[in-house]
Amino acid sequence: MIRAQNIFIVGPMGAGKSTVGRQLAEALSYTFKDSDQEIQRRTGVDIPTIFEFEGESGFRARERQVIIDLIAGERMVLATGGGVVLDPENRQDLAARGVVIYLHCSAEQQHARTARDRNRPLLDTEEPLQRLRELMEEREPLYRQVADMVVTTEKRGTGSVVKEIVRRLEEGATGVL
Ligand SMILES: Nc1ncnc2c1ncn2[C@@H]1O[C@H](COP(=O)(O)OP(=O)(O)O)[C@@H](O)[C@H]1O
Ligand SMILES: O=C(O)C1=C[C@@H](OP(=O)(O)O)[C@@H](O)[C@H](O)C1
Ligand SMILES: [Mg+2]
Repeated sequence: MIRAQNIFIVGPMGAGKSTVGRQLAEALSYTFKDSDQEIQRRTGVDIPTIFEFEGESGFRARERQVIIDLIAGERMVLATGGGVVLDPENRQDLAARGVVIYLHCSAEQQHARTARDRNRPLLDTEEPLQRLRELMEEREPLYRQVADMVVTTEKRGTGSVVKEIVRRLEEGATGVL
């Protein structure tokens, strides 16, 4: 029996949270939400513009509010942004309201997948790969702290990642399916 649960996807930029999250929702017939999409919908501007006018702290405040509003849902796959775990209240809420899946991959793989995209202001630097490594060092323990399941997306397609997640949910390790 499928319980009324939520699935929250965390992990670094380029791990594939938004892409895998959408496909996973489709596979489970769950609603799909993406916190960055929701922030952009609410403000009517893109993420770089929010960072430009309100700084990272302004963005984090908006992200926090979106998490508060969205976690009340049911049967939802929520793809979060890579920095969601920085806020202890976000970590607490995600852990309490659903199954948290950490999509993991190397900084090199994150870099390869984000290099052509100008939509991530934290990577708008001379040394994006170095920045990704630093962010991973800071955040990896936080991803692991909240995760019920860790899945690698290193050198594999999204279809294979989604299949593994569905199989592991069905195996009952998390109690979702
Ligand atoms: N497993 C994968 N294999 C190849 N490309 C991927 C994979 N997962 C995501 N991508 C691509 O990498 C980019 C970043 O993916 P995205 O889902 O936006 O990551 P995130 O939301 O974690 O930052 C997108 O262009 C996406 O199509
Ligand atoms: O790692 C981060 O702090 C961020 C990740 C981005 O989302 P993705 O992880 O989906 O790229 C987006 O929320 C914002 O640019 C900040
Ligand atoms: Mg995303």
